[in-house]
Amino acid sequence: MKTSIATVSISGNFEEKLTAIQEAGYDGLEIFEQDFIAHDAGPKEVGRMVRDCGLDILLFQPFRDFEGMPAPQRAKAFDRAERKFDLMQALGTDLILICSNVSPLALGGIDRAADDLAELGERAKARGLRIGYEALAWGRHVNDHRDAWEIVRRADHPNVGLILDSFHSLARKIDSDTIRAIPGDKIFFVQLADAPLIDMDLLYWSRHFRNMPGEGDLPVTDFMTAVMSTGYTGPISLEIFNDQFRGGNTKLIAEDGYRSLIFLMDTVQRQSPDLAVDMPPLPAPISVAGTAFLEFCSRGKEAEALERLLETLGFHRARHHVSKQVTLWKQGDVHILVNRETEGYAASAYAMHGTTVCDIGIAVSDAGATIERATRLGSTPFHQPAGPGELDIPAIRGLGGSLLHFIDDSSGLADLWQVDFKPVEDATTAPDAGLIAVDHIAQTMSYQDMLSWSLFYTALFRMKKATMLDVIDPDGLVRSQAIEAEGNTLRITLNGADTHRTLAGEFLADSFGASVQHIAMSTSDIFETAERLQERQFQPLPISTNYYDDLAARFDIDTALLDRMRLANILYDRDEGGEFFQLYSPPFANGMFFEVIERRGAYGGYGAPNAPFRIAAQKRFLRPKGMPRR
Ligand SMILES: O=C(O)c1ccc(O)c(O)c1
Ligand SMILES: [Mg+2]
Repeated sequence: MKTSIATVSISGNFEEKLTAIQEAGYDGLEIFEQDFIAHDAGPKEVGRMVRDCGLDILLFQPFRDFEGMPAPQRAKAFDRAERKFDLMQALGTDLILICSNVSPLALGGIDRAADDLAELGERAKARGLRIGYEALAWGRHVNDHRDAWEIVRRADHPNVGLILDSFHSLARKIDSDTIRAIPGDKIFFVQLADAPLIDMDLLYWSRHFRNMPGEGDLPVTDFMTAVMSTGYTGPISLEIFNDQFRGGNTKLIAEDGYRSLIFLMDTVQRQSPDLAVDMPPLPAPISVAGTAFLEFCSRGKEAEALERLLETLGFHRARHHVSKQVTLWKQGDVHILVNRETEGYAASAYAMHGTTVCDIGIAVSDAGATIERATRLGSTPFHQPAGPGELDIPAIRGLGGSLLHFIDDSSGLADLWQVDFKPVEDATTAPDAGLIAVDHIAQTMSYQDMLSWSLFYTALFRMKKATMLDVIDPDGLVRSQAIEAEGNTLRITLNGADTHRTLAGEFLADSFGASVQHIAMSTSDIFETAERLQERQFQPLPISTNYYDDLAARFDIDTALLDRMRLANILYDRDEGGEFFQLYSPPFANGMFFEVIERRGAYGGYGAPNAPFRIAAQKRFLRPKGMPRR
């Protein structure tokens, strides 16, 4: 199975695109004509450049407004096609995409179109070339792959085939099962794109909002499964018109695309084992057992302040690393490491971001399989030499340079705290505050990077996206996307910031792109926990009285309960499943914070309706009255 991407899908000049496509691992590419025209080397040289990168030009596109033209435009269209055939031969590619005619001059008529394609097919054949016909969703007379197929069928020429594009078919909600009746060898090429469900003009939607399979809401897996059922063995190619990608990081977008293709074909194969997908199998999506640890890199006064905050939150200093300046703080199932090393990965993360979460340990069913799946999906394994007798825990670099370690039971890695850590003499013994486990981890990123991260998690793990929510910061919008593992063993909220002025954006700027901004931990009784926190001089984030007055109006809440919430600065939410209580620590370091939550019943959210009030409170805390806003 050949993987491919259209040059239009990524940003940069031709060389930059080519390098990114090569490095991401694709087999070939589609040359989008504009990219070629804008480039300053001739077709022979471009062909050589591509082949020198070990890539094939699998398609040249698009050729517009060809079929069904009246005279004299018809003859002109054939002349134009011959010029493009010259170009293709110089480039060294044999397939051109002809998209359905959008011209007001187009006459329509299935047989007329079929005759035109047959005649062009004959001319292509004379040069050893092939033509593929694609129905644009907004084509004047042909805008459905079923009609395009009927035209190709009637053209009945070996050098004329069909090109399918998931966007055009799925945007029009055409049942993918209609593809199953097409012979696989008459499908010359398959283009793939997903898109978020937005109700808008098809052309505008297609040209600006396409994204990688798995990043949007269209049933691309069903589409691809139907394609594979025909016996299709040609390339699968991404054709993504997206404003954000056009201006995004070329390398990252190319990598996302590759990941999306492998993930898609793996899903197709898993759902339909009988289909012949020509791709070495990869380990199944990984089951997550939970968050094994969160590691902060820190130093000096900041490290002391962090540890003091952990103490007030009810953590106790439990163990020290056998050879490194790393302390384990523990409460319930929550393991937090404070790393003060001056060399190695944590030290460089500290140099880059200041006090930050530099490493996340994820408990998985099989750590080795996790690394293998991640690698196949395009991630890079990370390795830092372990000390003598220490465990060598498998890790990869997550996005943004952060680390993910994978811990499993089978390989003895679960003994980490026993093998790599020893008990401390100054262990604190005060009672804890009732925190049980990590409920969720909130990662902040630039809005542009959100799709990359959600694809990363959903491709590697058995994790699913929840609906995207808008969080209103007084100084801008932050978009929030939760990614949840089966059984909620791991929940990650991705928060995408557009401007530096939001709390999330400020954190990104101040920490130079750190990712984890807050950690939410669960308790089974938040009021009891709040009392214990108070005994430990924990300072909850103060919430405005107005908030509680509004709560009383919005929900039917017992006055005594409301008073307890007000006193303890606890926020409240409710959904069909149950109730939700939350309180926050004040911000520390570059704007990180902790959250304590109690879920009652099957509440499934994260308290998003409270976010504007929580953010306003955090901003008040960071900038007391009279201090200028940045
Ligand atoms: O938007 C377009 O014009 C366009 C061109 C070529 C394609 O393959 C396509 O899917 C869309
Ligand atoms: Mg297309």
